[in-house]
Amino acid sequence: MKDTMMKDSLRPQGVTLHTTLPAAAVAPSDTSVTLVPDSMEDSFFFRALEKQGILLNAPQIEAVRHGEGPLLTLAGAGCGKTTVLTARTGYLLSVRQVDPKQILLVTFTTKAAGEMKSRIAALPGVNARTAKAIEARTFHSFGLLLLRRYGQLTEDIFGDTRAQHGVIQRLRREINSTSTTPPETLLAMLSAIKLEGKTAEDLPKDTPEERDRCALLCRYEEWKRNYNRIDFDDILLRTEQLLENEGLLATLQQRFQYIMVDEFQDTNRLQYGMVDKLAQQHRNLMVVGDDDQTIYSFNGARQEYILDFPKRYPGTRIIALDINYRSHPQILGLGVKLIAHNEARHAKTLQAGASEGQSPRYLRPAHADEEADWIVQRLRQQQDDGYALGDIAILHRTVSGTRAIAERLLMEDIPFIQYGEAPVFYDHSLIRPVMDHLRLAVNPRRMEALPGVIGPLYISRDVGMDYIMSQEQKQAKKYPLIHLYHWERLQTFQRQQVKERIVFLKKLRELKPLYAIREIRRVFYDKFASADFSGPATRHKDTIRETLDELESAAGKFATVEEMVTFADELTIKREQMIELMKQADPQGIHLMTVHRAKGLEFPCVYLLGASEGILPHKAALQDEAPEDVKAGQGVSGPDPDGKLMQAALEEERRIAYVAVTRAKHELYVSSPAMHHGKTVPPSRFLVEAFRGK
Ligand SMILES: Nc1ncnc2c1ncn2[C@@H]1O[C@H](COP(=O)(O)OP(=O)(O)OP(=O)(O)O)[C@@H](O)[C@H]1O
Repeated sequence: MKDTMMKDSLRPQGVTLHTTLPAAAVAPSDTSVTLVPDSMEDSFFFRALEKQGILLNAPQIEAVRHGEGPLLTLAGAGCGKTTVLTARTGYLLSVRQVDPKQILLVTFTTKAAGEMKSRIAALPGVNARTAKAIEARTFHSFGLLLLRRYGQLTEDIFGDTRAQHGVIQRLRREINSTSTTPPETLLAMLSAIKLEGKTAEDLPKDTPEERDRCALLCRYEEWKRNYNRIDFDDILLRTEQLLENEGLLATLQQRFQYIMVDEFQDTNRLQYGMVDKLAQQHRNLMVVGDDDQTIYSFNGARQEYILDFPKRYPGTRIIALDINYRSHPQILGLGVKLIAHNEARHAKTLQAGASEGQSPRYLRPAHADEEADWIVQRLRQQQDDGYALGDIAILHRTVSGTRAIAERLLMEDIPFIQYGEAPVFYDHSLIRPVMDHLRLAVNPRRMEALPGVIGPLYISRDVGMDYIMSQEQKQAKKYPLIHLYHWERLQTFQRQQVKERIVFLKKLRELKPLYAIREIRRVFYDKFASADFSGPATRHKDTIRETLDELESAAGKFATVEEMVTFADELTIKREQMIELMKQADPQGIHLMTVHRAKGLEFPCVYLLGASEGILPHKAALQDEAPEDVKAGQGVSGPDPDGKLMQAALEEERRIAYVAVTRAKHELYVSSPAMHHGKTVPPSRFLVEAFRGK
């Protein structure tokens, strides 16, 4: 591997050399060891925790000891919210002798709910059976549990976004809808109105376009009913209705005497409503959260719920946790200074529990490929130094941001675990149809690539493939696609398209890959995905465009289409081999994930990729006008009033950056590529601002 000359530095580009490095103050170190003497009745619990290395500080102890009544635990990143929540559960069980069946713990992801359970099981005085008796669930899974146990749930869950979009498009044709609103905007509108407690029929109907949208979404809701499907919003709505049964509600209130909610800053109206109802009588509701970590507002999360909790629950005890035990003062300092630039937040002064450590390092690679080269080189050194790969996370803002790094990791045989999307960029669902065109251009008989070309012809993939394969049995063709031309089921225009497609595939082969991709985008890809599209933006369109732009960036390094296809195929094989190897030998892998997925997690070493303007903050937050689906999700139509949505979008991006840097314990590398999709981009404003102070 070539030795990259790029050097990391102590300040991002644009910050002068004499600027002081951000660093948080180091906290005093009073802990349960001195705060809870042996003479106290509950000291046995704290002694046992201490043996496990959990030395709680004064406000943490206060929260753990909290008995009855509402409690709001507000805390900064890494200040022990989850630790306190699990320790309080342990305290209720072993000191207050509460029946585990009376405890309900709610959080946002299945992973977090599982982790909470295992952390509780490891606490003093808690055995596996007790831990199992506690309900620790996500809101949706708790809703489903209630619906299955006390309601009538016969439907299947319909949660796949692509499938939802497909149904919307089909229904649009079916009812001859003239609405041009993209599916993602329609679904965001539907979700927003349902979260308000209304239905599709309540959507505005003042203009022909609005009436059309309303008709389409009502038809969509009807389709779900007819096909026995419910989506995630429906689960919460149905639970809300179920809880209107006063007898049942009283039973559940009696059953769940202690309710605790983690990541409370991310609750939406229905989720909040669920726990609020259950806690109405006893008011034993403990919520923990950090308003600086609200990064799911597109799902209806509202910071106001955490900010206004004491108004809803008068007499709320408020405990602030302000000592961060996760990160070194230098890493925490960056997070603290960065987030201070947000307006909509509770001001906090976080201190570091850990002593001095290494300052974050900043990189300014020319582009994502150089960024990946540098990181891989550094990873090699870390491996030599005995670093476990499982202790390292590579975080990125968007899914397309992993293309270069995943490629390098695969080429260098460095094991990694990728969360969410297809492991190889070229196999990504949005990219696949383009790659399949290239594959067929190189080898027209690549049968597995044919479906990717059939879909955009408006022919059912499965039926089309069955037809081609049956005809191939009779007579194999150099271009198997040609069979469709002779298929009597197709209309004349479709047959014509088949012919044109074959001519097109032949032409592609002769082009440089970059131009071949541009041609595919120009000619075939949905018009909103092309680079020059200028209609209303939505996040979904942005993602498609961004992903295809990334493919163009990747294509620049290949001389021929064949070379690019061979490389992509090689990566797929390598990834399969790596997954197989990891299954057999169980070697630890680096965690490669979006910042959203890293929420609530921590790693000794974090690499944050793409900390440049347009990536983080994402360019969707830098436009003059908020994307259509974001507006719809916030229940806003027409122009963004006073640019408030854009301001809110930018603050959410800053929170994403804050969540990213505060995942790191000991080492943090922040990289700001200078070029992104052919444009020069400065380092993220969030970094530069952090050095300026506020
Ligand atoms: N009193 C303490 N003494 C030592 N370590 C602690 C203490 N409290 C928490 N920790 C450790 O600090 C780290 C962060 O704690 P935890 O994950 O509970 O924080 P959090 O507030 O939920 O974080 P975030 O919201 O950023 O995900 C963990 O490694 C935890 O074990």
